[in-house]
Amino acid sequence: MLKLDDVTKEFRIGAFGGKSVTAVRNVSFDVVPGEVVSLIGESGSGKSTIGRMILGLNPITRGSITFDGLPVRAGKEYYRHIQGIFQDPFSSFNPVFKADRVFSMIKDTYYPAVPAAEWAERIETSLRDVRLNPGQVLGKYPHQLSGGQLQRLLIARALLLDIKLLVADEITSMLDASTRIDVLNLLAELKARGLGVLYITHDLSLGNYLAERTVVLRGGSVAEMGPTERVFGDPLHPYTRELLAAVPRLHEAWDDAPPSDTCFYHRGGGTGALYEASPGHFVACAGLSDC
Ligand SMILES: Nc1ncnc2c1ncn2[C@@H]1O[C@H](COP(=O)(O)OP(=O)(O)OP(=O)(O)O)[C@@H](O)[C@H]1O
Repeated sequence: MLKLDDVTKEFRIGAFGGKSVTAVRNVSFDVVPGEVVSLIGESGSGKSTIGRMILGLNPITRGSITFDGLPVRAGKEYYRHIQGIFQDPFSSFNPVFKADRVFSMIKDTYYPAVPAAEWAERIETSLRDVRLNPGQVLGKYPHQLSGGQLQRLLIARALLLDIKLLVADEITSMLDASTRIDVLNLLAELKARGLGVLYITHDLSLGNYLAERTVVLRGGSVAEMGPTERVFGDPLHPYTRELLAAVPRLHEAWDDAPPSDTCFYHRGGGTGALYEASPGHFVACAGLSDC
């Protein structure tokens, strides 16, 4: 369904764009229907940039991203199948419009011919699917709704489309613990119905809760990826081990001082090539002193 192939993103920076920063480097992974893949890494590791490239919000510098075999193409038909939801639900709503406006915009853009009564029924179904009571949310302004209700509204809006992939970027980080679990359980239900989810988070425990597969990013490159139980249960890259051992320190920079063990996974002159340690479980050269 979604496939990233050797994707690199460079941003031009500096007064005249004369310098560049590589935010994402040679990243490849896929997401299949009915699967949650979590993209984990500390702040600045390139997670959101990957999400934005998938959503067509940032152009790709090199490599390719395809969805059902076709390249990313920002536009109406693409967004019928792929939707993004972000950390701050309040920023996704215009404060002067009532919440139901998000649904009327979907109708105007995608379903202008659907009769009003049928549309109202579809909205009701999608709200009930995300466990929202239509009477309690429609007709309200964003500031009259909680962050959890707004995130659910955005998911309900996505469900009105023929959505196949949800890019969820830190969607629970502004929610309290119980609402967070509710939203995660909702994603798990959607997954069971065949939706693919790219779950972007810096929180390892949340990724572990949901995802079949985990991709660990470090400095824009994949450090390790594979089935979640193997990445969490048998982490191979020192960075993954560091993350798992230091969950409360996730936002601190990783200590680049090489550990004393040797880099077993060095391949191809430290080019970032991944070594398949066991079926589906990949690990990068750790960049240790003997590489
Ligand atoms: N528009 C931009 N112009 C220049 N550099 C950028 C731009 N967007 C992101 N970057 C840089 O790219 C790198 C990756 O940023 P990104 O936002 O993808 O990280 P992240 O892992 O999502 O971080 P966080 O968890 O803090 O959101 C960072 O070094 C960031 O400063």
